[in-house]
Amino acid sequence: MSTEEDLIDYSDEELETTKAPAATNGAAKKGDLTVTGAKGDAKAKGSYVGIHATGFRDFLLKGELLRAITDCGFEHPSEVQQTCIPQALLNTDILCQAKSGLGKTAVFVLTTLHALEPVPGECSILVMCHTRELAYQIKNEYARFSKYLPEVKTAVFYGGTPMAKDLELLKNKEQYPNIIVGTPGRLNALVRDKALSLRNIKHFVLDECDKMLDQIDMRRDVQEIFRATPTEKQVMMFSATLSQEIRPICKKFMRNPMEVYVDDETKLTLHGLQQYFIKLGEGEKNRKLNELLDTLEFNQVIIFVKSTLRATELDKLLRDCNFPSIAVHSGVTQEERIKRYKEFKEFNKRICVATDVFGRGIDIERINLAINYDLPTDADSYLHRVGRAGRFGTKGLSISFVSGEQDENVLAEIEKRFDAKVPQYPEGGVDSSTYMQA
Ligand SMILES: Nc1ncnc2c1ncn2[C@@H]1O[C@H](COP(=O)(O)OP(=O)(O)OP(=O)(O)O)[C@@H](O)[C@H]1O
Repeated sequence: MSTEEDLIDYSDEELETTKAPAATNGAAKKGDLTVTGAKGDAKAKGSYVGIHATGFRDFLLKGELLRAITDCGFEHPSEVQQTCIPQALLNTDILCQAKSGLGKTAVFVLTTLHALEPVPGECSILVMCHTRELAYQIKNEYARFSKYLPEVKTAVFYGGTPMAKDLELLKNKEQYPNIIVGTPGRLNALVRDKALSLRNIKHFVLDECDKMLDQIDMRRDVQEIFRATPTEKQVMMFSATLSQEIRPICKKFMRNPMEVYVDDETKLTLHGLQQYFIKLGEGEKNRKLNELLDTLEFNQVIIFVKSTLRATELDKLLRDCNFPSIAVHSGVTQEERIKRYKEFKEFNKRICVATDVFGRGIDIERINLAINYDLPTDADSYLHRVGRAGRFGTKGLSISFVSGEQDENVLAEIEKRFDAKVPQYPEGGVDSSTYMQA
């Protein structure tokens, strides 16, 4: 058996897999989303298709959660929330694809908090994602929504920090988390060391699941962690991108899941986001970037580069030119990375140069400009990156530098995949009112 097969081959007792119903066969359309499966199949389908929730109240969530939702300024559930929250509350497994920035996080945060009956010293919710900053961000989302549930304890565990701190926290029964968010490497180390017991887990969530299961190392950790959890539990997975190849792998972890896909890939592009490219030579990038930052209006900008070295150098160059820039990549210490993430999130810095560590999931409300200084090597990464601008239906602008044949091929792939035209950036620039919120 190949290593690949070995990694995804669970015994039947452990996992009951289901075949994906064809999108046209028994699938229900809900706006941009195609929904199939779920417990009780046809009946369940009818029930969620028939739900026309207009407010969070219709989900009959705990009063404490509704108060927090109001405090967060959420008025209406987004399409993905309307589709998934009722089923998630029924404890159904969920495999969900929905566009960037439309509120997938709140689906699992709200529904797991609703189900949680915290027992001191027991962890029943486990959420994993692929980067440390995203884990930190999700932990803060739990904090935001559980503010009126003071007995709920949440912790975040990820690598690059002293493990002794995690061990100390886990030894303390008073502080023991009911909810754990983390990255798979550190979590697996804690489980292997028997510092963390997952035998009370009732909800198992993977955010950016395609990324997590695509990389063999990470998938191995996820699987080991999964094996340490009880068979009876709810499994939920989310991403803006779920290729046909990754879907069956995700479903190996699930039992009769409700599947929600954006099957028409053209619908993955964000309506409020204007996308352009600029063709130029490698040596012209710095001058062009300077010019754009000088002339364009923006609230916050994220600039993606392909390596830590390039991030460090570009950040230095921008700061030498007096731009309020910050760099986030794996070449800085973890403590410093989180500090910089906070500085950017809290609007103390307006320009962030980042590698793909910030390419997915990171939610910074004021980013309305995303620049690909280096174009990514695939269309999925592009989609996630530009999705950092124009969150939750707001307006945004993305500009991608295209330098050389490889970039041209990637751009062609992006246009084909999403059936979208990414035009050349206009000579005279773009009217700021078209990408800035009024
Ligand atoms: N119903 C809502 N009303 C208003 N704002 C919302 C609502 N749901 C989510 N948001 C906000 O929208 C933003 C994007 O949400 P979130 O980060 O969950 O998106 P996502 O679908 O996970 O995106 P990505 O695929 O990029 O990770 C967040 O700032 C969140 O607080």
